[in-house]
Amino acid sequence: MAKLELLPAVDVRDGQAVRLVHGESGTETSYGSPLEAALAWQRSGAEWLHLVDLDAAFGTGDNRALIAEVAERMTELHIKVELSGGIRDDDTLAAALATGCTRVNLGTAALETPEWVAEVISRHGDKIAVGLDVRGTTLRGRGWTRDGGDLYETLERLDKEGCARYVVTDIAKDGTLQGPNLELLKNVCEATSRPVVASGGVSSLDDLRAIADLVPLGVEGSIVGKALYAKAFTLEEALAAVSA
Ligand SMILES: O=C(O)c1ccccc1N[C@@H]1O[C@H](COP(=O)(O)O)[C@@H](O)[C@H]1O
Repeated sequence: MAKLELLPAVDVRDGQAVRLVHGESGTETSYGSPLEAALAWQRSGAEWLHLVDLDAAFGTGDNRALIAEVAERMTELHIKVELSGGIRDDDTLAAALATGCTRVNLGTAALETPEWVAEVISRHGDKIAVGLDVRGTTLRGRGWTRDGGDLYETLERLDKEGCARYVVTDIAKDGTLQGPNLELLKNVCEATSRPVVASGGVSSLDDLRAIADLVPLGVEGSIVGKALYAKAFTLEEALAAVSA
Protein backbone atom coordinates (compact mmCIF):
# COMPACT_ATOMS: atom_id res chain seq x y z
CA MET A 1 0.00 0.00 0.00
CA ALA A 2 1.25 3.52 -0.80
CA LYS A 3 2.49 5.39 2.23
CA LEU A 4 1.04 8.67 3.39
CA GLU A 5 3.17 11.65 2.36
CA LEU A 6 3.86 14.14 5.15
CA LEU A 7 4.18 17.83 4.41
CA PRO A 8 5.54 19.83 7.33
CA ALA A 9 4.26 23.38 7.10
CA VAL A 10 6.11 26.67 7.17
CA ASP A 11 3.61 29.55 7.20
CA VAL A 12 5.23 32.97 6.87
CA ARG A 13 3.85 36.20 8.29
CA ASP A 14 5.85 39.42 8.53
CA GLY A 15 9.05 37.50 7.80
CA GLN A 16 8.56 34.95 10.57
CA ALA A 17 7.46 31.30 10.65
CA VAL A 18 4.15 31.32 12.53
CA ARG A 19 1.19 29.14 13.42
CA LEU A 20 -2.34 30.51 13.61
CA VAL A 21 -5.45 29.19 15.34
CA HIS A 22 -8.41 28.64 12.96
CA GLY A 23 -6.38 30.66 10.45
CA GLU A 24 -7.35 33.88 12.24
CA SER A 25 -5.14 36.90 11.82
CA GLY A 26 -3.84 38.04 15.23
CA THR A 27 -3.54 34.54 16.71
CA GLU A 28 0.06 34.08 15.57
CA THR A 29 2.65 32.21 17.60
CA SER A 30 6.07 32.93 16.16
CA TYR A 31 8.72 30.28 15.57
CA GLY A 32 11.54 32.38 14.14
CA SER A 33 13.28 32.15 10.79
CA PRO A 34 11.27 30.39 8.03
CA LEU A 35 14.49 29.17 6.39
CA GLU A 36 15.73 27.70 9.68
CA ALA A 37 12.35 26.01 10.21
CA ALA A 38 12.42 24.55 6.71
CA LEU A 39 16.03 23.38 7.12
CA ALA A 40 15.10 21.72 10.42
CA TRP A 41 12.35 19.71 8.66
CA GLN A 42 14.78 18.84 5.86
CA ARG A 43 17.37 17.58 8.38
CA SER A 44 14.63 15.51 10.04
CA GLY A 45 13.93 13.67 6.79
CA ALA A 46 11.14 15.68 5.16
CA GLU A 47 10.48 14.92 1.51
CA TRP A 48 7.94 17.75 1.19
CA LEU A 49 7.45 21.26 2.51
CA HIS A 50 4.08 23.07 2.56
CA LEU A 51 5.13 26.72 2.33
CA VAL A 52 2.56 29.49 2.78
CA ASP A 53 2.81 33.25 2.34
CA LEU A 54 0.18 34.26 4.88
CA ASP A 55 0.52 37.98 4.23
CA ALA A 56 -0.26 37.38 0.56
CA ALA A 57 -3.24 35.21 1.55
CA PHE A 58 -4.58 37.88 3.91
CA GLY A 59 -3.80 40.78 1.57
CA THR A 60 -1.45 42.41 4.12
CA GLY A 61 1.59 42.52 1.85
CA ASP A 62 3.79 39.60 0.90
CA ASN A 63 6.99 37.76 1.77
CA ARG A 64 7.79 36.99 -1.83
CA ALA A 65 11.61 37.26 -1.67
CA LEU A 66 11.84 35.22 1.52
CA ILE A 67 9.39 32.59 0.23
CA ALA A 68 11.44 32.32 -2.99
CA GLU A 69 14.66 31.94 -0.98
CA VAL A 70 13.17 29.11 1.11
CA ALA A 71 11.58 27.36 -1.88
CA GLU A 72 14.76 27.61 -3.95
CA ARG A 73 16.96 26.33 -1.11
CA MET A 74 14.60 23.40 -0.47
CA THR A 75 14.51 22.57 -4.17
CA GLU A 76 18.35 22.54 -4.24
CA LEU A 77 18.17 20.07 -1.35
CA HIS A 78 15.71 17.89 -3.34
CA ILE A 79 12.78 18.69 -1.07
CA LYS A 80 9.47 19.00 -2.94
CA VAL A 81 7.70 22.27 -2.22
CA GLU A 82 3.96 22.96 -2.26
CA LEU A 83 3.66 26.73 -2.42
CA SER A 84 0.58 28.60 -1.30
CA GLY A 85 -0.85 32.00 -0.46
CA GLY A 86 -1.73 34.88 -2.74
CA ILE A 87 -1.27 33.03 -6.04
CA ARG A 88 -4.15 34.62 -7.91
CA ASP A 89 -3.02 35.84 -11.33
CA ASP A 90 -0.43 35.31 -14.06
CA ASP A 91 2.26 37.35 -12.29
CA THR A 92 1.98 35.67 -8.90
CA LEU A 93 1.73 32.25 -10.54
CA ALA A 94 4.82 32.89 -12.69
CA ALA A 95 6.78 34.06 -9.62
CA ALA A 96 5.69 30.99 -7.66
CA LEU A 97 6.59 28.53 -10.43
CA ALA A 98 9.93 30.30 -11.00
CA THR A 99 11.02 29.20 -7.50
CA GLY A 100 11.22 25.63 -8.80
CA CYS A 101 8.43 24.47 -6.48
CA THR A 102 6.83 21.12 -7.28
CA ARG A 103 3.33 22.56 -7.27
CA VAL A 104 1.29 25.55 -6.23
CA ASN A 105 -1.89 25.53 -4.21
CA LEU A 106 -4.61 27.98 -5.28
CA GLY A 107 -7.30 29.06 -2.84
CA THR A 108 -9.12 32.35 -3.41
CA ALA A 109 -8.56 32.27 -7.16
CA ALA A 110 -10.52 29.02 -7.49
CA LEU A 111 -13.49 30.80 -5.91
CA GLU A 112 -13.24 34.25 -7.49
CA THR A 113 -11.64 33.74 -10.92
CA PRO A 114 -12.71 30.25 -12.00
CA GLU A 115 -12.01 30.88 -15.70
CA TRP A 116 -8.38 31.76 -14.96
CA VAL A 117 -8.02 28.69 -12.75
CA ALA A 118 -9.49 26.43 -15.46
CA GLU A 119 -7.01 27.91 -17.91
CA VAL A 120 -3.95 27.42 -15.64
CA ILE A 121 -5.05 23.87 -14.84
CA SER A 122 -5.11 23.10 -18.56
CA ARG A 123 -1.75 24.86 -19.03
CA HIS A 124 0.18 23.48 -16.03
CA GLY A 125 -1.52 20.16 -15.18
CA ASP A 126 -0.40 18.64 -11.91
CA LYS A 127 1.69 21.65 -10.98
CA ILE A 128 -1.65 23.14 -9.89
CA ALA A 129 -3.51 21.99 -6.79
CA VAL A 130 -6.58 23.68 -5.36
CA GLY A 131 -6.97 24.32 -1.66
CA LEU A 132 -10.49 23.60 -0.47
CA ASP A 133 -10.56 25.51 2.80
CA VAL A 134 -13.92 24.92 4.45
CA ARG A 135 -16.10 25.77 7.40
CA GLY A 136 -18.71 23.03 7.39
CA THR A 137 -19.20 22.63 3.65
CA THR A 138 -18.75 26.32 2.79
CA LEU A 139 -15.51 27.33 1.11
CA ARG A 140 -13.63 30.36 2.43
CA GLY A 141 -11.25 32.67 0.57
CA ARG A 142 -9.26 35.87 1.12
CA GLY A 143 -7.44 34.66 4.22
CA TRP A 144 -10.47 32.51 5.09
CA THR A 145 -12.50 35.66 5.81
CA ARG A 146 -15.06 35.42 2.97
CA ASP A 147 -17.52 32.74 1.92
CA GLY A 148 -16.84 31.33 -1.52
CA GLY A 149 -19.52 28.81 -2.34
CA ASP A 150 -20.34 25.17 -1.75
CA LEU A 151 -17.55 22.63 -1.38
CA TYR A 152 -19.12 19.87 -3.44
CA GLU A 153 -20.35 22.10 -6.29
CA THR A 154 -16.88 23.61 -6.59
CA LEU A 155 -15.25 20.19 -6.43
CA GLU A 156 -17.46 18.94 -9.26
CA ARG A 157 -16.57 21.95 -11.39
CA LEU A 158 -12.82 21.62 -10.72
CA ASP A 159 -12.91 17.88 -11.40
CA LYS A 160 -14.48 18.57 -14.81
CA GLU A 161 -11.73 21.11 -15.48
CA GLY A 162 -9.08 18.48 -14.75
CA CYS A 163 -7.78 19.68 -11.39
CA ALA A 164 -5.06 17.19 -10.39
CA ARG A 165 -5.39 17.28 -6.60
CA TYR A 166 -7.01 19.01 -3.65
CA VAL A 167 -5.64 20.22 -0.35
CA VAL A 168 -8.57 19.98 2.06
CA THR A 169 -8.49 22.09 5.23
CA ASP A 170 -11.12 22.11 7.95
CA ILE A 171 -10.70 25.66 9.24
CA ALA A 172 -12.44 24.77 12.50
CA LYS A 173 -9.63 22.29 13.20
CA ASP A 174 -6.65 24.20 11.84
CA GLY A 175 -4.04 25.08 14.45
CA THR A 176 -6.11 23.61 17.29
CA LEU A 177 -4.47 20.21 17.91
CA GLN A 178 -8.00 18.74 18.12
CA GLY A 179 -7.58 15.95 15.59
CA PRO A 180 -8.34 15.90 11.85
CA ASN A 181 -11.84 15.89 10.38
CA LEU A 182 -11.81 12.34 9.07
CA GLU A 183 -15.47 12.49 7.99
CA LEU A 184 -14.75 15.48 5.77
CA LEU A 185 -11.77 13.71 4.21
CA LYS A 186 -13.83 10.56 3.54
CA ASN A 187 -16.66 12.62 2.03
CA VAL A 188 -14.29 14.51 -0.27
CA CYS A 189 -12.62 11.24 -1.33
CA GLU A 190 -16.05 9.85 -2.15
CA ALA A 191 -16.85 12.91 -4.27
CA THR A 192 -13.64 12.88 -6.35
CA SER A 193 -11.20 10.37 -7.75
CA ARG A 194 -8.34 12.89 -7.51
CA PRO A 195 -5.79 12.64 -4.68
CA VAL A 196 -6.47 14.59 -1.51
CA VAL A 197 -3.97 16.18 0.87
CA ALA A 198 -5.36 16.49 4.41
CA SER A 199 -4.81 19.64 6.42
CA GLY A 200 -5.85 20.81 9.85
CA GLY A 201 -6.00 19.45 13.36
CA VAL A 202 -3.26 16.81 13.48
CA SER A 203 -2.26 16.44 17.14
CA SER A 204 -0.73 13.00 17.56
CA LEU A 205 0.86 10.05 15.83
CA ASP A 206 -2.50 8.28 16.14
CA ASP A 207 -4.10 11.10 14.13
CA LEU A 208 -1.53 10.51 11.40
CA ARG A 209 -2.18 6.75 11.49
CA ALA A 210 -5.93 7.47 11.17
CA ILE A 211 -5.26 9.65 8.11
CA ALA A 212 -2.93 6.96 6.71
CA ASP A 213 -5.86 4.52 6.94
CA LEU A 214 -7.60 6.74 4.35
CA VAL A 215 -4.85 6.26 1.74
CA PRO A 216 -6.88 3.51 0.00
CA LEU A 217 -9.78 6.00 -0.29
CA GLY A 218 -7.62 8.62 -2.00
CA VAL A 219 -5.84 10.56 0.73
CA GLU A 220 -2.28 11.02 -0.52
CA GLY A 221 -0.72 13.22 2.11
CA SER A 222 -1.13 15.21 5.27
CA ILE A 223 0.11 18.65 6.21
CA VAL A 224 1.48 18.82 9.74
CA GLY A 225 1.91 22.18 11.40
CA LYS A 226 1.22 23.05 15.02
CA ALA A 227 1.89 19.55 16.36
CA LEU A 228 5.48 19.65 15.09
CA TYR A 229 6.13 23.17 16.37
CA ALA A 230 4.54 22.31 19.74
CA LYS A 231 6.76 19.19 19.83
CA ALA A 232 3.81 16.80 20.27
CA PHE A 233 6.04 14.42 18.28
CA THR A 234 9.08 14.71 16.08
CA LEU A 235 9.04 14.59 12.30
CA GLU A 236 11.21 11.47 12.47
CA GLU A 237 8.54 9.78 14.62
CA ALA A 238 5.79 10.95 12.28
CA LEU A 239 7.57 9.62 9.18
CA ALA A 240 8.15 6.28 10.91
CA ALA A 241 4.49 6.10 12.02
CA VAL A 242 3.12 6.46 8.49
CA SER A 243 5.63 4.23 6.74
CA ALA A 244 5.05 1.26 9.06
O1 LIG B 1 -2.57 28.08 6.33
C1 LIG B 1 -3.18 28.90 7.02
O2 LIG B 1 -3.15 28.88 8.28
C2 LIG B 1 -4.01 29.95 6.35
C3 LIG B 1 -4.74 30.80 7.13
C4 LIG B 1 -5.50 31.77 6.53
C5 LIG B 1 -5.51 31.88 5.16
C6 LIG B 1 -4.80 31.05 4.37
C7 LIG B 1 -4.03 30.05 4.93
N1 LIG B 1 -3.28 29.17 4.22
C8 LIG B 1 -3.08 28.93 2.85
O3 LIG B 1 -3.34 29.99 1.97
C9 LIG B 1 -3.95 29.43 0.83
C10 LIG B 1 -4.89 30.35 0.21
O4 LIG B 1 -4.26 31.49 -0.32
P1 LIG B 1 -5.03 32.26 -1.48
O5 LIG B 1 -6.45 32.33 -1.05
O6 LIG B 1 -4.84 31.44 -2.70
O7 LIG B 1 -4.37 33.58 -1.51
C11 LIG B 1 -4.70 28.23 1.33
O8 LIG B 1 -4.88 27.27 0.35
C12 LIG B 1 -3.85 27.73 2.44
O9 LIG B 1 -2.91 26.80 1.95
